[in-house]
Amino acid sequence: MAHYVPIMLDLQGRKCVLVGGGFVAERKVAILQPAGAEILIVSPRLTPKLHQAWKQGQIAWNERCYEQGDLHGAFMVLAVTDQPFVNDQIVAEAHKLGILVNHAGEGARGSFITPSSFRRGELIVAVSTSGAAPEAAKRVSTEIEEQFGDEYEEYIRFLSWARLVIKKRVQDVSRRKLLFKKLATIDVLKEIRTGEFSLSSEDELLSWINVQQEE
Ligand SMILES: C[C@@]1(CC(=O)O)C2=NC(=C\c3[nH]c(c(CCC(=O)O)c3CC(=O)O)Cc3[nH]c(c(CC(=O)O)c3CCC(=O)O)/C=C3\N/C(=C\2)[C@@H](CCC(=O)O)[C@]3(C)CC(=O)O)/[C@H]1CCC(=O)O
Ligand SMILES: NC(=O)c1ccc[n+]([C@@H]2O[C@H](COP(=O)([O-])OP(=O)(O)OC[C@H]3O[C@@H](n4cnc5c(N)ncnc54)[C@H](O)[C@@H]3O)[C@@H](O)[C@H]2O)c1
Repeated sequence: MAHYVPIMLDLQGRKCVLVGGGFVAERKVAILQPAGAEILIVSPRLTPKLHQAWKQGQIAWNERCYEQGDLHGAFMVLAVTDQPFVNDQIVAEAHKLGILVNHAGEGARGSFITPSSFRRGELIVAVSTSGAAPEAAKRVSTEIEEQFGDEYEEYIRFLSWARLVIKKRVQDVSRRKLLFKKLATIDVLKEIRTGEFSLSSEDELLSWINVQQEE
């Protein structure tokens, strides 16, 4: 089994070609579309949802079977037909062109696999079993998801803003590090959950920083 390395991809404006327009393609499009990817599907058929997305101009569609040359200009390719031999051909072409490729029928043949994931704003949790047991990846991800409520979206937004304020106002690097550490330990989650979170202005945050500095 491959020793997979997790990375986070920015697909904004990047061309992603899916060969095959079935249910697996539909699931992958649901992940790629919100990321701003430029999506092209090559497939003689589309699911009703994908067909609607095409009609609304959200994705491009070549209504035919895969042909050599379809992958030119792609940043990423997903071989998601139900024909193993065709998926193998797509992977071979992508490898030749040096393009990232996912093989839906046999993950190990491609250069990447897709984890099960969920989001809370900027927080992304991704779970993979390295292809060993996709359904287990989904189950573990669901179990983790139950522990991370919507308050995490606001919590991460708060941390991001507080870091910016600290960077702007505190020039001493070791002092900054200490404040970042302290920031990570204050339990605002409980207050966010109960709607009592009030540290919302820069001034309020700065006075909190000052209190920390006095210690
Ligand atoms: C996590 C998730 C993400 C996603 O796809 O977006 C994902 N599979 C999901 C679900 C799922 N997959 C399958 C079923 C049963 C459906 C059924 O009954 O047929 C269900 C359940 C369902 O659909 O609900 C069957 C299946 N999957 C693969 C094979 C081939 C093989 O085993 O080699 C077969 C047998 C096909 C067959 O033999 O026909 C292969 C892959 N599936 C992967 C990812 C990659 C490894 C991930 C990892 O282990 O880390 C990898 C290697 C390639 C890839 O796709 O990248 C997504 C959960 C989404 C979520 O979280 O909601
Ligand atoms: N990765 C996963 O999570 C996962 C889950 C289930 C199944 N699978 C695998 O993925 C494959 C696809 O699953 P699905 O449920 O989307 O199947 P599906 O039957 O819903 O869709 C297959 C699509 O491929 C298209 N197609 C067939 N031949 C083609 C060709 N030569 N060129 C272009 N398009 C072509 C069909 O028109 C159809 O749109 C399965 O055969 C299975 O091996 C993977």
